[in-house]
Amino acid sequence: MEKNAKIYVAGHRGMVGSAILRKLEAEGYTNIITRTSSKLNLIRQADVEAFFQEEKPEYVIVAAAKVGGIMANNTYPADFMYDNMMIEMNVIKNAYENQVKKLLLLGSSCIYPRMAEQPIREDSLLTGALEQTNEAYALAKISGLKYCEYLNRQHGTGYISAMPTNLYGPNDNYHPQNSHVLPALIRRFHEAKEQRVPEVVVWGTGTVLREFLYVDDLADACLFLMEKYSGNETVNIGTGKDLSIGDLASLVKKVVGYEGEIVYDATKPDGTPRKLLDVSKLAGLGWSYSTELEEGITMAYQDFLNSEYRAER
Ligand SMILES: NC(=O)C1=CN([C@@H]2O[C@H](COP(=O)(O)OP(=O)(O)OC[C@H]3O[C@@H](n4cnc5c(N)ncnc54)[C@H](OP(=O)(O)O)[C@@H]3O)[C@@H](O)[C@H]2O)C=CC1
Ligand SMILES: C[C@H]1O[C@H](OP(=O)(O)OP(=O)(O)OC[C@H]2O[C@@H](n3cnc4c(=O)[nH]c(N)nc43)[C@H](O)[C@@H]2O)[C@@H](O)[C@@H](O)C1=O
Repeated sequence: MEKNAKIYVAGHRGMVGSAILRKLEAEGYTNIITRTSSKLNLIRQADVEAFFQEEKPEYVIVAAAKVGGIMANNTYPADFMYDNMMIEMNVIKNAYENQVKKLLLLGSSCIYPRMAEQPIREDSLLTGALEQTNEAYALAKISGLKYCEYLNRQHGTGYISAMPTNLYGPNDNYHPQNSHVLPALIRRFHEAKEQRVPEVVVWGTGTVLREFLYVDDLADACLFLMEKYSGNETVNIGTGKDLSIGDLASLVKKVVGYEGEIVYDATKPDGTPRKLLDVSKLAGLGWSYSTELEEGITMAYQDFLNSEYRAER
């Protein structure tokens, strides 16, 4: 991408989109276009058509999506499927119709089968049943990545997709129920410390395993892929390391400086037992992460303290 190329970052106010924007600006890109959802609701087909015809971006990064943690995905599956399917189809279709040179669609590691062999390789896609708590979201994301692949096949476009592991960092969503585990625990441990609460509840059994990537590393990987990758198969983005939710809770407790007890609420869903990405494809292209988990959580906690609660968005 030339430094003055017109780049549309969809979802630029979100955690991922804002990190991509920071990275593009830091790298000297000067012609970035953005729209908030209130200005341009990407679910509305006619509005998306008009936007692309007017702006004619050359490159598109799709970080707009309806996003949430295990509880939000499990509670609002119809919304997760509809919003994400519509956003993806509208943006990708109009990118093609308006000769966008390259597009990157962000998906998620939850697209892979629940019981995929670990670490999860890209070619395990569609080889088994999905995790029930996020099936709707996963089906929408799979449709988006397949649509990119079909456009490439049918029309010779160069549209790619990336599947990040669980992300965290500045500008995260700290909603107590709808967020992901890391921001939820940062907030819960912080509030328990402030209010001198003796126990903090962690959902599920604490035994399931997850992998976490700091969002600025993800943004770096996205730009790397825009420059270096073309191909139909998706690309995993992660660290290649995971830990149990119990160990994660202990780490957040330490960073926040909470001194009480951790208790588990096994009535809450655990979700998939393990979701460790095989990142050898991306490593083979020459990229690896740089932020270790404790360092990343420390920076994320600082962001939380600076921003106070960005509760519901
Ligand atoms: N967070 C995570 O752990 C992970 C995220 N990802 C992927 O990264 C991408 C971004 O996630 P993340 O940044 O965390 O999510 P956020 O919820 O932080 O941001 C999503 C952004 O999407 C925009 N958006 C939502 N609905 C619409 C709409 N109808 N029209 C226009 N814009 C809309 C919002 O814009 P506005 O602010 O203007 O309303 C919002 O800023 C997603 O595709 C997600 O699947 C992948 C793996 C893990
Ligand atoms: C990124 C990814 O995010 C979701 O999948 P998930 O990996 O299950 O993400 P999660 O962060 O919500 O939970 C991880 C684990 O942590 C446990 N857990 C403990 N205590 C809290 C807690 O307080 N909040 C949350 N959310 N989880 C908690 C929780 O029970 C689970 O075992 C998908 O919807 C999926 O669509 C997706 O893409």
